[in-house]
Amino acid sequence: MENTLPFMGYHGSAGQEGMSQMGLGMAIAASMVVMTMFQQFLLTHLRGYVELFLRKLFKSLDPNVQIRFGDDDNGGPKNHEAYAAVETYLSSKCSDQAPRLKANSVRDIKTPVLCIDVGEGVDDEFNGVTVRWQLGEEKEQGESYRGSRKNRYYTLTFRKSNRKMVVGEYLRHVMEEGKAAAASNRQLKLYSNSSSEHGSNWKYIMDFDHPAKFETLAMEKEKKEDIIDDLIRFSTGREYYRRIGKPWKRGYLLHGPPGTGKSTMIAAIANLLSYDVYDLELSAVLSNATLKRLVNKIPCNSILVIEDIDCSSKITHQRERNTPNQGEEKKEKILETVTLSGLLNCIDGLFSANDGGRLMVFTTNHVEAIDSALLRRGRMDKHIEMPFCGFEAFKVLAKNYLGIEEHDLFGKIEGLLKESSVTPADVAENLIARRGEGEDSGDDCLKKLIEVLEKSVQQVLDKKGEGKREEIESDPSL
Ligand SMILES: Nc1ncnc2c1ncn2[C@@H]1O[C@H](COP(=O)(O)OP(=O)(O)OP(=O)(O)O)[C@@H](O)[C@H]1O
Ligand SMILES: [Mg+2]
Repeated sequence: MENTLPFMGYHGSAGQEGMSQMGLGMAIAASMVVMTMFQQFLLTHLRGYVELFLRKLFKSLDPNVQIRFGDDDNGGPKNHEAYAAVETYLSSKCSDQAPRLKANSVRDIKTPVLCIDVGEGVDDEFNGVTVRWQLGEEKEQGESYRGSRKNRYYTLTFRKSNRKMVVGEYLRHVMEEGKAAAASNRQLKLYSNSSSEHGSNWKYIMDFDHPAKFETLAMEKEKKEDIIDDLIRFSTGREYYRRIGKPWKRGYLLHGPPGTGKSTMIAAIANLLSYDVYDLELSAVLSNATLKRLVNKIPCNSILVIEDIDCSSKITHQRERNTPNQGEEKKEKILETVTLSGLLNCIDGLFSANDGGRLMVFTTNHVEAIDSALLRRGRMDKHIEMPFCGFEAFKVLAKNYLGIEEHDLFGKIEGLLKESSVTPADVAENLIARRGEGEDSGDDCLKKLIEVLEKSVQQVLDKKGEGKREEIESDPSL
């Protein structure tokens, strides 16, 4: 023990010095650790603050504002809608500015959408303000089962001083123009219920590529302009219909003899508004309930067409059903009807949503045979008479078919058209020149037409004469 103590004592004094040195070392080491931690802290936390501060400082000095339009899935379909509208809007701008362009094929769009390449930009001017659009690309965060994906985005850059105008008016203009351009470039489709079982479902029939246009439709100029005006006001009337609290729908009735252009006008309307056509075959529908379901399935921005409404508004279907009766199979006849009231209900309760316009077009050869309940405004808002061919309509056809705007025979034709009852279809048929050997000239076609008109005038006179004779014969006082 004794030995141990001096030994320990000896070692004790030398150990004290060593201990103090050790303490110093430890203190230095600890301070170094603290310093390193502090440095780390500064680097990680403070650097963040410094960076943020600097970014804010630069931002406040930066005279520009940027808005990003991404095509990422996370933003949902609305995000994609805005991105697509921007892309279509820029398609026309970039074709004459960008050195490199990409052509994107988009589903249901007839011609490819041109867009700038990643990293490229395009300038646009609106109300005297210049803005710049740039296309960027970034890797999507995280890996999915499809591997890493790249998301594209457009960045809109503009001066801070123009913020109000750009965020308000300009972006509205971009969205509207982009959507309108996409709509007018859309491949139209024709649907019908006629080929589905019991007419109960809409079926895609074909792409709707009818060439009819209002410019080539034979009709008085003023009347045509009034119809176009009405259609445009309807199709752009979202706010108006919302304001007056009415569903965004409009009914047209086209009436007139066969061959006066009713079906042709429906095609011209579809092309003008870029609406799909839903051709409802009423005679194929077995019940009012089915009719209602069909009508309610029609999407916005489409036309519901019911042709020959006079023939199809009172239809009775008979079908046989097997019903077990005391062990025997007994045939029972069931009468199902699509009634006028069913149709009226459909029209009235129809299209309550305001997400887009729906147009209904009815046609008939016998307007006098249609129930007045169906004719009233609100159901059929605009009645358009498609008459026999007048001189103005003839001039449109002569220009379309023969490329003739003036001719010596026009005067004679004008007089004959006043007295005859020929349809634009009859006139068109006579203006189609025979091709090949012995090809018809414009003169030949007009002469051929004059013969047809003279015959028609004679028929009209004969009919009038017959009428008069019948009148005289049936009048006992004469
Ligand atoms: N107003 C018109 N303008 C231009 N072409 C017309 C006009 N009317 C008729 N036609 C020509 O006549 C053809 C028949 O016309 P359309 O099928 O549109 O007549 P419709 O009134 O629908 O007849 P229906 O009552 O028999 O159904 C068309 O393909 C078109 O070439
Ligand atoms: Mg027709």
